[in-house]
Amino acid sequence: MGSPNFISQNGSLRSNQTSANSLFSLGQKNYSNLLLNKSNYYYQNDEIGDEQDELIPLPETLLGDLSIDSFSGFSEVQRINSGSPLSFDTPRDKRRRSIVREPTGSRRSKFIFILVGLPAVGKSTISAQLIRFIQSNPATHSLRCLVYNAGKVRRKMSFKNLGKLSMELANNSSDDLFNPKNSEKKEKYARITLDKLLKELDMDICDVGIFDATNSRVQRRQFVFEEICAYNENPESNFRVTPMVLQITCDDPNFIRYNVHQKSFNEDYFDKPYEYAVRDFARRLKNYYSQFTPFSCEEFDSLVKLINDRGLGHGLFVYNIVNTGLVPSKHLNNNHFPSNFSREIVQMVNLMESFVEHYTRMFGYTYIERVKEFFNDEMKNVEAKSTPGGLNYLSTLGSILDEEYFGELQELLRRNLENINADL
Ligand SMILES: Nc1ncnc2c1ncn2[C@@H]1O[C@H](COP(=O)(O)OP(=O)(O)OP(=O)(O)O)[C@@H](O)[C@H]1O
Ligand SMILES: O=P(O)(O)OC[C@H]1O[C@](O)(CO)[C@@H](O)[C@@H]1O
Repeated sequence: MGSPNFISQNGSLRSNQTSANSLFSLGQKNYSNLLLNKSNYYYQNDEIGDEQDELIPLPETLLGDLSIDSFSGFSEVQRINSGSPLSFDTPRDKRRRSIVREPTGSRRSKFIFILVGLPAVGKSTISAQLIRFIQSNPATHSLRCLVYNAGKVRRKMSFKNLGKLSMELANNSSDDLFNPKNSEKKEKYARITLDKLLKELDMDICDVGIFDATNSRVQRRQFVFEEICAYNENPESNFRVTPMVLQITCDDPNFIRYNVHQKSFNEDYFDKPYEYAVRDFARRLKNYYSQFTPFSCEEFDSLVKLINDRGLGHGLFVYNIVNTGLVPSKHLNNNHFPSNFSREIVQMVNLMESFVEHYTRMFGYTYIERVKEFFNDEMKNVEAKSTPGGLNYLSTLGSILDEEYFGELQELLRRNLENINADL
């Protein structure tokens, strides 16, 4: 087999992006932690991968500085909810706390994180890291955080039981859940997931619910915000939910190749051959690129208007992590504070600003190292013509996710955005 075409003559990794190329010049260290036996890998890792269990110490300097007083923009903080179930300063208690209903305006705060991002950009991984960050911080350590993953709901509800759970092969476009023609099926799983999240939040099972789905279309996000507004409007609701959008972007081809490689071992593909899995995921990505609309400032403004028009008085906060935090995205973050914002909201905003600002230092570099190691090790295997298990990952990745493929993705995205703009 020839060299994968993203490896140039001098051995550095080529990419049609420039921003992160330097990251991928082949380094000195070479040790692969990748298990090559697919079934072992499946049983030892869940969808989130191994990130969840790996305890990278968070830098001390980043912790403990999230008090209200350190939040310079807001000296006149209105403290409501003194006995909040969020318990920002009481020991963690996983038991259900008693619910005391209060007038709508002074209901206790809870948070929903709405993730936005194409498949395999790191949403589930970053959710797990965010939870660790929240729970490592003295001000927020007692918050009970849960991830509600639409992919897991889909798998539970749609897989054929063949001894183990197994994804059906999509033989034509009508079988393919990710084909835009079949979007209604996917919407159903998302609705069930969001419904569970809102119910459990209201039952005080968690304080922070992370809605882990691509939420890649404006219509979907409108639906999610409608549901949150309806929850906040409902006099029967026990809490007031503050929505926070966390948009994850990854457009570096080598990050994408690595992430797709990792995805090829997840629950969707554990019983499928490697090449099949990569091809299938590549097709899934094309389907998503043809419908994806990033969360924009205009969307933020229209949601704030919706909140204000309905007299809801809850906030909206938007954060971005681009290419594992390597691309500064501060200017993309956006805050809309409600007229009566609680101490909990200020602390969460403070914490999120810290999380996105220091993301690369806390988590991103470890990931970058891992990506480099993967390519280094695989390059060595290609050169030594010794590929463990007979699999040559690089040539498979390089031939399917080649430069032409990335060009097509960009074109699909461009055309979709053009159509959307034309419709406006
Ligand atoms: N920031 C990151 N830190 C560490 N690993 C990452 C990161 N981003 C992506 N990865 C790697 O990429 C793989 C895919 O990431 P992940 O499953 O989190 O993506 P996702 O956006 O949730 O995907 P999907 O939408 O398909 O569920 C992970 O298994 C992990 O190995
Ligand atoms: O319905 P959405 O927003 O596309 O998100 C859910 C889907 O995203 C994915 O995570 C994409 O890989 C699937 O596992 C899941 O079915």
